[in-house]
Amino acid sequence: MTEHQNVDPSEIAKFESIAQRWWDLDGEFKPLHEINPLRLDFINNKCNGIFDKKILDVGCGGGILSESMAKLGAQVTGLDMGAEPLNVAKLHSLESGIKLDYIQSTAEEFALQNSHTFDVVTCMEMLEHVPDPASVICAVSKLVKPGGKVFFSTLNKTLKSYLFAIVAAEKLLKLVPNGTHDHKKFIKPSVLISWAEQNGLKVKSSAGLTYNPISGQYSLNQDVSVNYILYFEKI
Ligand SMILES: C[S@@+](CC[C@H](N)C(=O)[O-])C[C@H]1O[C@@H](n2cnc3c(N)ncnc32)[C@H](O)[C@@H]1O
Repeated sequence: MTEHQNVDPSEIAKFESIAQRWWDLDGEFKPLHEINPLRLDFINNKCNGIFDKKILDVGCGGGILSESMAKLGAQVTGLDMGAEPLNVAKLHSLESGIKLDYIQSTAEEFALQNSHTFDVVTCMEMLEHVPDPASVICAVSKLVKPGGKVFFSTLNKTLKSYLFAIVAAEKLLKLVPNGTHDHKKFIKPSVLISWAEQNGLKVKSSAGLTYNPISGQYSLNQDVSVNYILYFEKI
């Protein structure tokens, strides 16, 4: 890893250390498994179906979203900087018999050779783990074709997101490991939109992903105060 890369080695190490449990439905990645059908539906609807679309999944981890998109017939490439999450993703796709490619790279490096290549780029729950999220957004904008679609999801910087995503999810309910998130790295939708628009991405719609601690269920709605998805089109 060279110094100028937009990578936080301690973040990569955090995901490497628990990668073996990526597909354990009751493990540390349970929230990602539970939100996956909701975000997959959102992406599929906004794209009028993803069958045969060329999709890049930036920060794909163990492949929960990547594999589910490939299952719907998309031609998916997953990118991550963690070797272990990628090994787990590759093994899981072999077990499932689903064909997709996994590559160890940053979005910035990959954009040097693959500009305007993808119909759709997804980047979910990753921006809050990099030193310079605006640089990832700039690279994503280079990777998508003109007229193509881009989806980012991350955590909003609000008092409620501190209480839900850190105090409740990490400390009280232990839904994710302690230290998974740093509130300073959460991003307001207005800030993400302004970075995206500076890079030729026009915002089309948003959705909130909320957790109900009583029912233990996630839902997709208009409440973007904790976790949200933004959908853009490349001008
Ligand atoms: C919370 S996981 C999200 C996984 C997946 N996107 C999902 O939502 O199911 C964040 C992932 O981002 C990866 N990551 C962190 N920094 C990265 C970087 N600079 N380039 C590529 N991947 C990165 C980590 O290795 C980890 O797998």
